[in-house]
Amino acid sequence: MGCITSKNLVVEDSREEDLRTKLTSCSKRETSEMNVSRLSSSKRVEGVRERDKLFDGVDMKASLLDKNASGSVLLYDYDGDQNGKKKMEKPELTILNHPGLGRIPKASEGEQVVAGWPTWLSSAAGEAIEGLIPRSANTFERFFKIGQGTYSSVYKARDLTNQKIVALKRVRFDSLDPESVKFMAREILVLRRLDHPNVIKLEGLITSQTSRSLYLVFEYMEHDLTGLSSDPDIKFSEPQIKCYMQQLLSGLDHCHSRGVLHRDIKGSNLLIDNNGILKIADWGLATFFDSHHSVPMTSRVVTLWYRPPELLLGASHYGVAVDLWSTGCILGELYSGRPILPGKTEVEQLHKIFKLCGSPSEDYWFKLRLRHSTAFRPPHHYRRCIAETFKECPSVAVKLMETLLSVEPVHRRTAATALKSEFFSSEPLACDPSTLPKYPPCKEIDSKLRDEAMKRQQEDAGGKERKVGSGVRQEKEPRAFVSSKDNTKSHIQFQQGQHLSSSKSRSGLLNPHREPVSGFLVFPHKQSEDVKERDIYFTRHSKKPSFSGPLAPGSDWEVGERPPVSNKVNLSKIPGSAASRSSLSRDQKEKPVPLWPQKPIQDGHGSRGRNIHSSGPLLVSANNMDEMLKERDRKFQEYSRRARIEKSKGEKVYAKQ
Ligand SMILES: Nc1ncnc2c1ncn2[C@@H]1O[C@H](COP(=O)(O)OP(=O)(O)OP(=O)(O)O)[C@@H](O)[C@H]1O
Repeated sequence: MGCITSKNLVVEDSREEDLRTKLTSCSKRETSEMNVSRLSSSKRVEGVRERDKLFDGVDMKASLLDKNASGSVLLYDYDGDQNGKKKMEKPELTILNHPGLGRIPKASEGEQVVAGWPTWLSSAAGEAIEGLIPRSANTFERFFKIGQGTYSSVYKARDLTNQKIVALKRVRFDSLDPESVKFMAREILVLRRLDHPNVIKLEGLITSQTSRSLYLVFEYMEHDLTGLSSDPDIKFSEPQIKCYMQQLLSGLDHCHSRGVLHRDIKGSNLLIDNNGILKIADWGLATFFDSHHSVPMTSRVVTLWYRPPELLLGASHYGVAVDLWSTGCILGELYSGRPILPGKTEVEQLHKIFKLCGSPSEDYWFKLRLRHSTAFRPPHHYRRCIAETFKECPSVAVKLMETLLSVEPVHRRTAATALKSEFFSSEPLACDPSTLPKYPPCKEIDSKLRDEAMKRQQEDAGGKERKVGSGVRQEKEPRAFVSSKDNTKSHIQFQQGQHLSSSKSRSGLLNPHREPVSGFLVFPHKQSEDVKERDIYFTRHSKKPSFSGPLAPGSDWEVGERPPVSNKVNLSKIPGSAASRSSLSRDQKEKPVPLWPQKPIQDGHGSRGRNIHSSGPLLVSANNMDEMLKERDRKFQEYSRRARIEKSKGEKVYAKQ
């Protein structure tokens, strides 16, 4: 973080050593104006000790050191009022590494257990729950499943204390493995750090001393951007696109200014409520970052279609630019009605990027300094063709796209500069969210359930339908496309949404995964559930790694495309677009580029079949998260080495594309 330059400061780290180094490097004049303390009265004694250690040798008038709920150390201005401190409204942010997400002192651990937290949580990730009281499951009435993520199941529910409709996210982790618990708890820490109208709000946590599961309570959001934009009946207006983009960038600006990278910006993580308010959700891959990029991070993040080139090339020092790239992809998607860079493998993804954004300069490869990155250089030069590809879009939108989709990360600038761009200041202006149309439910899961309903209808029609002939059958056949929700799965959606009218049939259909959950009203207690969930978790994760995107050539990920949206940009111009392939069968679809080794590799976590190039953190046991991520990067380098061996073979295929 460098030296403290202002008394208005939040130091995003609780590690004493770092703090001491930073703080003692400040001039006495600066630090003497600071007041340092800890808020929590229960830890006052410890706070004094910590303060003394931190400010040893620094001449301070009075000090107030506050450690907030998420483990940050906050420095307050002393204004001599009766409380002796005043939190700065907009503290100047200086970011250090993230607090260790580790153990808290034994005494506090005990306090947390008394407060109702299970020991596996307070001992592995006490900082994440500091200052909170767990909610009891029986104060919620759980309805049905509304979302399914890689690491979670999400349910609609009612908070019986205030009758508010909420979303309960049951996070999947292994409560017996502290690393797994820490990994899960990072989402809680991040969410507690953020407070913005365009960031989903964590309203509470549900668990109990005896429980092995954890639910995150969120405000309920009716839609997601993928669901809306993939609905052929919905066409976004220019002011509407601006409105969503403005909200997305405002939310991002907030999280970046608080030292957080989201690292999985995509349409299905942008939730929208019935008032048109967009909120960035799914902070499971988010991390605290160092503004000087000095702390290495994993490059195995961001869903493939939204992943910037530097991450595809294995960069481990990166910053806000990764989220801005994904935002550029979203902007293109809002205009074109489909993902603009739908690669099936990392190699193909890079290729699509270079075809649209141009080959990087010599300087780029030099600056990247990644030993194996040259293996990914396109064999011939590509001209940048964003303007040409999106020529039907307003020029101000293209201009912003050009910035956000810069191959050079630094040229993407920041969310704050994007918000000041001509895109937002030129007519037509962004509309007010409240003026946006109210949509029927059209989340990804709604489309899945519509499919199931249709399938059942077809099955019921059975022989009769078959007799009618292929023409009728084809009309009913759903059109396949891949949702950007989760590139690891393909799913099918009707081209024409068929909304279920009867609430009875709807709830039945909307809850095909209804599982009993201990403690919740309506559902009886079932002891074996956690065990079952753990088994599912282990079965899943021992056979197949968790993905944040599809990576492995030769993996079992299948790709389809969204149906073409005729009233939007000329999609045939978009590199890699498959406007004409919206209803292709599996066999007709492009095969992944076989640049990578095809054989399964034993990677120390058991055989994972062909899915060796996993993306996103694995929930495996390791000494700590960093080690785990480093190990993954090491493996990636090993794969790169193998890739080079196969290079001659791969280059031929690459050149053919
Ligand atoms: N607050 C909410 N209100 C309504 N629906 C929600 C809410 N939060 C999540 N969902 C739904 O649940 C789905 C899964 O949630 P989320 O993306 O947070 O889980 P995840 O396991 O982290 O997913 P991923 O596989 O993308 O990492 C979302 O795509 C969304 O449709």
